[in-house]
Amino acid sequence: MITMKDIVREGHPSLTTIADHVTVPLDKQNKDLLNDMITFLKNSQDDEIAKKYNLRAGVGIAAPQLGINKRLISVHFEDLNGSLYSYMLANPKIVSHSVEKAYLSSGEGCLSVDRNVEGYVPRYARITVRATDLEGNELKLRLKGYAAIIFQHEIDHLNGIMFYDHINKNNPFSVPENATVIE
Ligand SMILES: OCN(O)CCCc1ccccc1
Ligand code: NI
Repeated sequence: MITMKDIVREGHPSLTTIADHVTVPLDKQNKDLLNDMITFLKNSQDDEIAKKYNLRAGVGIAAPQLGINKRLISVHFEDLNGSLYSYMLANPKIVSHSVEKAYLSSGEGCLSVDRNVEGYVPRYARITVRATDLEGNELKLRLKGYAAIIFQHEIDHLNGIMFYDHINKNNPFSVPENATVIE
C-alpha cells in the first residue's frame, strides 16, 4: 500500500519534470499503479486508516508524486454538492477551458509540500478534459468549480508545475479581475 514515505517532496526532480505519455490500453503494471493510487486516496480519507498509517488526506494524486514520471492521475473526492468524482486516468489533457478564472478561498496545499504556502491559486473556472480510463476508453469530462480546481492541480503535476507557481509573487492574495471564488 502507498504511504507517505512513498510520496516525494519538494526538491525531487519528478515534481518539476514533464511526465511521459503512457501506452494505452494500459498494461497490468500501470493499471495496478492507478489502483494503488486511488486506494491511497480512499485510505487517506478514512479516519481510522489515516490515523493508523499516518496518512495526510488527499483528494488526488499524480504518479510524479511517487517519483514515477508517467502521465497517470487518480482523483477521489465529493464536490461541495456531494457529487462523487472517482477517476483513474491515463494521459489526461485539458482540451479547452474558460477565459474566466476561479480559485479556492482557502488556497491550496500539496502532499509533496510539507509547509503552508499562503495565497490564492488562480485557475480556469471551467475545463474540458480528455483522458483514457483503466479499460482503455476515451473519456471527455466537462468540469467546473471544485472539481475543475482539483483536476488542474493534478494535471499540473504531470507538467512539473506546483500550485504555488500560480500564486502572485508580489501580492499572494491578489486575483484576476472577475475571478470566481470557490468557498
Ligand atoms: O497532487 C495532489 N495533492 O498534492 C493533494 C492535494 C490536492 C489538492 C489540494 C488543494 C486543491 C486542489 C488539489
Ligand atoms: Ni499536489
